[in-house]
Amino acid sequence: MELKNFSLEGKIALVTGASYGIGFAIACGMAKCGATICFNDIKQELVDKGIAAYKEAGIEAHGYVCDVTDEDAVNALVATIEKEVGVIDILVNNAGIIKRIPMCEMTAAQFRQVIDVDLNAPFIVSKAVIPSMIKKGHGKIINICSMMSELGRETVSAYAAAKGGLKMLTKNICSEYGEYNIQCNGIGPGYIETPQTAPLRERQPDGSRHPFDQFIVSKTPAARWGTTEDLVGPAVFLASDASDFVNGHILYVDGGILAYIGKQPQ
Ligand SMILES: NC(=O)C1=CN([C@@H]2O[C@H](COP(=O)(O)OP(=O)(O)OC[C@H]3O[C@@H](n4cnc5c(N)ncnc54)[C@H](O)[C@@H]3O)[C@@H](O)[C@H]2O)C=CC1
Ligand SMILES: O=C(O)C(=O)C[C@H](O)C(=O)CO
Repeated sequence: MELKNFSLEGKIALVTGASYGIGFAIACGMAKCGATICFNDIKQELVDKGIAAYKEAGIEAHGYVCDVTDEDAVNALVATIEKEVGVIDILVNNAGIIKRIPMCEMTAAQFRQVIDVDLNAPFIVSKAVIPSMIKKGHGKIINICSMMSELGRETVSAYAAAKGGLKMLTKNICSEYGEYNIQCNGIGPGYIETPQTAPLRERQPDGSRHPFDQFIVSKTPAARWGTTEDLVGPAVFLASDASDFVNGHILYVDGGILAYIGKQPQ
């Protein structure tokens, strides 16, 4: 028996919203395993910063400005990548936003904006890459889900609705396109240190830790926040031939939060 390989040599990956944060770390990990990296972000300034950061890491990434909620722009992006770089083998739907607003104070427009970036966009980008994956005979789609694909909490109704929906979109892409050798899986990161979660870790005026920061550490059996590096191995696995029979699965990389009932009061 031959061990299926974790190498991404010869593969072309598109990671959305990957100038920094989780997307950047995943893209760097994939590049180290041999993949050619394409990424997009919403502004030229971010793309330029991203290209410089990849360069510093020794990676020649192809960066593009594209808003993932704009279907015409996404279709043009995928056509450009196919022409300039080649057919995309691996798509990581990473771009995302959060709005922390109590539900009854949130406007419908704010709710829609979150759904648009976190749920509609993965549909739009996946739809744009799947036809060429079918022609090529294989493809990997990784959707960056969340703890909020399973759990709710105060103030994140739109985000939880979107990430719960993304979990089901993942299972549905697997159901519709598995027969074409396309695997669509999700990664559900726990609480990870990135700009998105920075407000939850801000020091208090007296220098003490943010109560949410302490709450997360107490809820996580690993007793720490995750780092973007924690997500790299799982992403490489789901992008590689080693996961060819893994489909429609959400891999939670959460230090054990979902397994844990929480510390009993002392
Ligand atoms: N940080 C965390 O604890 C967790 C994050 N996630 C998810 O992981 C993904 C990445 O998160 P982070 O790196 O923490 O976020 P971040 O806020 O640090 O980075 C998000 C990236 O997406 C880009 N982006 C936002 N809207 C876009 C649009 N319309 N078009 C193109 N690019 C756009 C941003 O410019 C940025 O580069 C998101 O989907 C997030 O919901 C999931 C679970 C935990
Ligand atoms: O609860 C919040 O506030 C968050 O920022 C949620 C995290 O980004 C997340 O997705 C945890 O999985």
